Amino acid sequence: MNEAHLVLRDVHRHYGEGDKLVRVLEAANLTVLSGELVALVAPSGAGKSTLLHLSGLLESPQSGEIEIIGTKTSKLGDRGRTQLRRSTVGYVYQFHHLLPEFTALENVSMPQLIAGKSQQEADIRSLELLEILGVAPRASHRPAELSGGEQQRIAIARAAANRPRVILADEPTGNLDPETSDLVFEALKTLIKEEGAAALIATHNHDLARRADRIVTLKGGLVVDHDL
Ligand SMILES: Nc1ncnc2c1ncn2[C@@H]1O[C@H](COP(=O)(O)OP(=O)(O)OP(=O)(O)O)[C@@H](O)[C@H]1O
Repeated sequence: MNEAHLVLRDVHRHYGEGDKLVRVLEAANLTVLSGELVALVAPSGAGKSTLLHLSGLLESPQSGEIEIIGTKTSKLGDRGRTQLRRSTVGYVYQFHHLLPEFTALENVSMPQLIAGKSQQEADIRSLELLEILGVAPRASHRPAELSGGEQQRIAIARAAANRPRVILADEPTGNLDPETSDLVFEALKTLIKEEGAAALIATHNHDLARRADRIVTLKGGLVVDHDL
């Protein structure tokens, strides 16, 4: 049975107060299972980034519980949250943020070396990921020598390097043309299935969202299932 890797329970998040109060999430509930890819599609300003930041423990809710691989995070202090985030969450952004002076392989190995792996172990894992994502022939290229779709697949490999159980992506194909977006999304999907991570992907691209296992949206501060 697939386990719930990411669970949000009655999560409430607002910003500001008084006449500047912005209610973003009110009793938001969401469960993402191991090996499941959930697309989050909602209008600009609806709270997609907020939901991702909360899920990635970069922000805290005012109330409610966020559980990552069974660990309740509401009682954790800053250190506990940081530790849990580093060991369980991988983040993919719209811009790849790869280090320009390092090769694709080195970019993917770097977070593993920081986590204490040997160079050899890290490089084996990096090559495995580049293979899954279809960019192994680009291992020794620097980011400037890669296409946009290749750069983004390397960024996905880097996010997955330390085997996170939860992968969060904010518009990961936002900068790519439709054909390349398809390629990158499919590569991400293959990775999620192979590694059994749980993925929550915010996207404006309806065609891509339809390829996810499930689509959710934000309405009145709630997470609701969505058919496109
Ligand atoms: N730090 C903050 N302080 C005050 N308001 C905030 C803050 N962060 C977000 N907001 C507000 O919360 C709402 C949700 O923002 P969020 O960035 O989550 O939306 P989004 O759906 O990701 O939008 P987009 O698609 O445009 O990126 C917006 O109205 C935004 O102005």
